[in-house]
Amino acid sequence: MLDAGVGYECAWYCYQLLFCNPEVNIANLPAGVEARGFMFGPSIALAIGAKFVPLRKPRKLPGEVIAEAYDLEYGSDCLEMHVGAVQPGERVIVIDDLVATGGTLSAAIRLLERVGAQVVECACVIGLREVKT
Ligand SMILES: O=P(O)(O)OC[C@H]1O[C@H](OP(=O)(O)OP(=O)(O)O)[C@H](O)[C@@H]1O
Ligand SMILES: Nc1ncnc2[nH]cnc12
Repeated sequence: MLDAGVGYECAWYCYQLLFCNPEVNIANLPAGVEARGFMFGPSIALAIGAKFVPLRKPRKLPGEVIAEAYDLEYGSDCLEMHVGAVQPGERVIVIDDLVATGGTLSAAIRLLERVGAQVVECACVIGLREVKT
């Protein structure tokens, strides 16, 4: 998705789609999945006056991290989050561009719940119904 670039109208549509999700209103912390979750998450953070938590691919974050491995359609990967990025009880919305098997989102949820966060919603622009899980 978005590999060929994205126009203003498309970007605005995606933002509305994510931001008009009523669950955004009960979340106080957006967490975005690298890489394309970073295109949407920071806008939502700005809009609700929150910090943005990046969930990154391995060996990208400079500080101490916790990690969760997961399987995809075409291999396996791992997400990392800085220790202390999220406090217990914070209400998190996880943001990514696309859900296929759901492996990435599941790993993101596990990571956040390990530090006591409450994941209240996941928001993605595209769901691939044809992908077998
Ligand atoms: O539902 P799933 O089967 O887990 O797949 C969805 C994930 O796959 C894509 O990222 P990808 O892992 O290809 O990494 P990229 O950000 O480097 O493109 C996409 O941006 C999601 O994060
Ligand atoms: N089937 C798929 N098509 C495009 N992007 C993807 N990311 C993960 N699975 C994908």
